[in-house]
Amino acid sequence: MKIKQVILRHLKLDLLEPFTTSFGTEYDRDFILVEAISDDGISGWAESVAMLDPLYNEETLKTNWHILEDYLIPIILKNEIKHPDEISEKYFTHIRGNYMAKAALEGAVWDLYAKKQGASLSNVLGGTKKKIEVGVSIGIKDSIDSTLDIIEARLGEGYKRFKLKIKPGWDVELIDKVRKVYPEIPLMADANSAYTLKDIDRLSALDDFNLMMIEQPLAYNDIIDHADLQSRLKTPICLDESIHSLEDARKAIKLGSCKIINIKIGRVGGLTESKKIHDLCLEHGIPLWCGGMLESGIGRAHNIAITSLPNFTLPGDTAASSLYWAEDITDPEVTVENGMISVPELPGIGYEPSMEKIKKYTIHSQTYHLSENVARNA
Ligand SMILES: O=C(O)CCC(=O)C1=CC=C[C@@H](O)[C@@H]1C(=O)O
Ligand SMILES: [Mg+2]
Repeated sequence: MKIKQVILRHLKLDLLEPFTTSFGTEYDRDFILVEAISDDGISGWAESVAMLDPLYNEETLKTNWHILEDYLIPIILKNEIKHPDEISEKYFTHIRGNYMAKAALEGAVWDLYAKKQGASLSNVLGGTKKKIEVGVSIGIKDSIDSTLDIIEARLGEGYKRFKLKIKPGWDVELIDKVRKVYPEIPLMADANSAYTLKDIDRLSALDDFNLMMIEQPLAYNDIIDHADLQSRLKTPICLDESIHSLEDARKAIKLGSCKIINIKIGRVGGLTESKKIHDLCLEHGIPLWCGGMLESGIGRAHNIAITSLPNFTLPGDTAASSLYWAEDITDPEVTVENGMISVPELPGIGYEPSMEKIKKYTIHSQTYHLSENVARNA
């Protein structure tokens, strides 16, 4: 597969509702949309999930643009790609970190590869499900009543699990009140690293609410203290920010740092690495689900495809586009029927980019061809 052109577009979408976590509030979403075009004119699409500011991890939209422009795109333009696996296994191995930048370009090539095979992205990844169960992620709100209202609305729409963002002071009372109203619903909490082992009493108090899991309670780069904490809690710990690779997952499983892993394609460097983590976790009885990064329909399409693999046994964050955006940039938008999404069977990601909407929300774009100086960089 020869890629003749890559187009990077900086898009900005306004969130319908501010999204607050323990580390900040997002009011809109700036992201890089990647289009990889083959020499026979087929386009593959993906998006970078890096945020404007280095709050979730160390990557940002600007660092991603630099790494894509100066390192990753020249490599892809210069080489004949026989299979997308080669990208993370051969072509990007000498570039350290920058997982979200790598995943954004690798994902576009995976979409292109699937289209050229005439197969869905789910199919070429080894997906087995025709429908996936999805949950919803609810940010920190101004009152517990607001949270209860959102849960009631999403329950009515059939969502299969409820993730509440927590932080010290917005945790035990919140979960207690939600459990009093909804004693049985599948409920989990995501702390985004807001606690330390000094908060053991507060975290132990969460242990009595029959939560599905507590996600990333401790430091974003820790697996040691998480192992200590997991040994003291009956509630499964789920790791998100701490897992950047197959190696991280192997070590976390070996140490007993978690009993569940949230896979985010961007955080682990792409679909090939996601598949490898999936297979390792299947082997060790560690269930997976697919986390969200406030993606547009393009990123959601990739999340749907990876979630169709068999060990994604827990509902993820891939809720309907209409919960996030006044309008999404794909046709159709991602819709959820009774908490389920049908896995597209069309070639590639199965959601058509809307060029009219992409143009409407594009702030800046740059097209990259193989030129003399690009070849030198690769
Ligand atoms: O996309 C969704 O609905 C989930 C959003 C979400 O929970 C997150 C988005 C971005 C970074 C984090 O704050 C957080 C997460 O930890 O998953
Ligand atoms: Mg998380």
